[in-house]
Amino acid sequence: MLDAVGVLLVLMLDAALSSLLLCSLLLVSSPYFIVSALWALAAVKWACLHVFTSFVSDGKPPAALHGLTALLCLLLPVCESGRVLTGTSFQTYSGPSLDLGELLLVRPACAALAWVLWEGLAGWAEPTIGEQDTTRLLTRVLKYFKADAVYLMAAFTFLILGVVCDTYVPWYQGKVVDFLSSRQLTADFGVCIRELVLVSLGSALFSAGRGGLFKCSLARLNYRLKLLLFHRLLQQELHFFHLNKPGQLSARLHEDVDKMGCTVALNANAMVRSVVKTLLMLHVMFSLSSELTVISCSAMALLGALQKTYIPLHKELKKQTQDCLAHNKQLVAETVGAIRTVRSLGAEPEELRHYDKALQRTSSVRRRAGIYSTLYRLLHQLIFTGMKIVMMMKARTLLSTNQLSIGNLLTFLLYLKPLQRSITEILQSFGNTVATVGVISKVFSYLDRTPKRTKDGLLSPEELHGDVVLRDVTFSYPSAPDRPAVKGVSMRLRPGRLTALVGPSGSGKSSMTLLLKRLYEPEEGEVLLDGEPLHCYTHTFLQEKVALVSQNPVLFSGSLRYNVEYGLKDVPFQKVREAAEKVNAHRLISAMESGDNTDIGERGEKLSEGEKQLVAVLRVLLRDPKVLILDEATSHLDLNSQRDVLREVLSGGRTVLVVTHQLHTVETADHIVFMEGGAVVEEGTHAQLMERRGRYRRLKEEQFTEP
Ligand SMILES: Nc1ncnc2c1ncn2[C@@H]1O[C@H](COP(=O)(O)OP(=O)(O)OP(=O)(O)O)[C@@H](O)[C@H]1O
Repeated sequence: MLDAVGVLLVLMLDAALSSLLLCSLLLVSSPYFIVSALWALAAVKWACLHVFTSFVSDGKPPAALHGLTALLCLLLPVCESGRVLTGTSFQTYSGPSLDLGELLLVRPACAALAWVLWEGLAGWAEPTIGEQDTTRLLTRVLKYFKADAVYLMAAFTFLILGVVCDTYVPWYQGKVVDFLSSRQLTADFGVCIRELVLVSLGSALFSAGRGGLFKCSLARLNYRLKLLLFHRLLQQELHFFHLNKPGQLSARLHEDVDKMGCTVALNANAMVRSVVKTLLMLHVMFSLSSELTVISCSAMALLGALQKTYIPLHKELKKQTQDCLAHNKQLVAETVGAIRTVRSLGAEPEELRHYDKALQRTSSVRRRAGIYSTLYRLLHQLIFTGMKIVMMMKARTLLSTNQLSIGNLLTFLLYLKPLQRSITEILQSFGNTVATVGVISKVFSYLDRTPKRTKDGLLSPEELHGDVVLRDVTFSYPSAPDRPAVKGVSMRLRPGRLTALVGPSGSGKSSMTLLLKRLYEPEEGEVLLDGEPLHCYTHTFLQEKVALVSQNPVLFSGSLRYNVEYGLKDVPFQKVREAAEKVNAHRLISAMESGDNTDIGERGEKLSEGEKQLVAVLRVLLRDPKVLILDEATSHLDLNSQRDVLREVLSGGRTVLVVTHQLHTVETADHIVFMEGGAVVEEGTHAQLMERRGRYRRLKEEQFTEP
């Protein structure tokens, strides 16, 4: 209600102010003064209307009233400036025209232009917080291009030159047509042809140069950013990797970094090119015919508005389609991958139902996308055809009054399609840039992330005994902060001795091994190595001297030897063979000796579980660690191999901790630590614990497997 009354009041006030101000124009005679006065009067009028709208709406005028006041104020100066700038009626210009055609055709077009101008100005004047963020992020992306500044400068120079040449091709083509239609092939015709060839060549050369340079700098940026991001990711604490799934991180590293580079190298490139080209084309078109330009501009504004509405809708539906397709793919992969389970549980009809539902969702999204696309094309075509009809009618008048030549009309028509393409490109590149802001901020959030772990120290002693002490260690996983996995544990691992860590599932044994390897850090208490906290040692030293082998070791695709020597440089094969002989890995030795470079498959799928464990043990033994932790690392080996491995790992006075459920290992251990509920409940030798008749003895039957 307030809006309707407000609009009415504003219109009445505008009419009063306009008549008053226009009367004062009668005192001015020069065209320049008239136009300047129109702009000045528009400013005065805008101030009055602004105060008035604020007054009638209690200081909070609705956005629609802002638009209306802007339109009312800018309409006349924009329209009259256009008339004066075209120069056709400059000499005779004596102020605003009352011509009916102009009032019905030109004024509405100028109204649309004035509104667009106001929206642009208002948007510039008051950037929102989101826009400030966008600007900051985009500026930061630009900083990453610093190393390629020369390439980029050259690329942008080529871009401008290419656009200028490109814009003038139709201009010269029109001139050639004019020469041909006049049938007077004078020397000027030759000059004109030469210039046409020159601009065409320039356009081709500069465009090719621009494309190459942008692609080159984009490739360099991608390389730098990916390396930097991967480096940052590798530094993060383990919890970060629990929170962010591998697929997510990989997508960030590859797709998102690519998109980020494209923002500058492709979107900015397209944006600058299209803006320059649009301005140049408008300039040329205006000089050919101001009337036809105004008609095409109004149609373009309508097409722009249509596209602005359709593009986000189209993108959203495209994203939904892609999500649906990815989901369908995953569904099929999961079902086929687990076909044994699906068949044995008779779940085929259930899986078929799931897939049917997923397919229906996909086709519904596609149907909607199809309807919107058809509607968009229809409206687009209608606007374009309407514009052509109005233009042709106007062109007939202009041709009959000799205000326009055939060549100029042809040139004008040649500019129409590129103009429309340029405007579409501006909207698209703007939309793409805004769409990538989310992606960019995510990439930056990873680049800026400081790992939540104590900084590595500088200790790297020549000699290490391997005396490990845990003092009142408490630890909970960041994802379950209220449920400590290890509670106030104190124990000592002595050099040359085998300590067995036993207990029921979920008692905190593996968590202890992760703390000893410093993959996590205790919340309370400390882990000391030769009297110094683990974080005081350098990262490399600690990784060399303290080794962990888990029950399901991770192997990489590649040859057997590659996996055994993983992370080591130039290991003599003799050393590998000796280590393998000691742990009875004869099959592995012969495979490596025969130069068998066959891939062991993804995650070593072509090896048996026992062979995988042997590779993992060998890999660690080659590093000759001082402290060795085996977390059920030999559970898949036969008894003899298990004994061989234990004998070998204990040689050389190593400190060894084994997490095990095997009775024979427990019986040979020098010391046994029995854990339950994250705490140490009993400790001693096997004989001592059996004598005590405590939890260990009671649970022995359930806990340990006989050989
Ligand atoms: N990544 C994790 N996030 C949250 N909680 C975890 C995580 N890993 C383990 N836990 C929890 O910590 C507790 C101790 O787990 P841990 O793996 O150390 O037990 P475990 O004694 O090694 O068991 P098992 O013998 O079955 O390997 C369990 O309650 C487990 O649910």
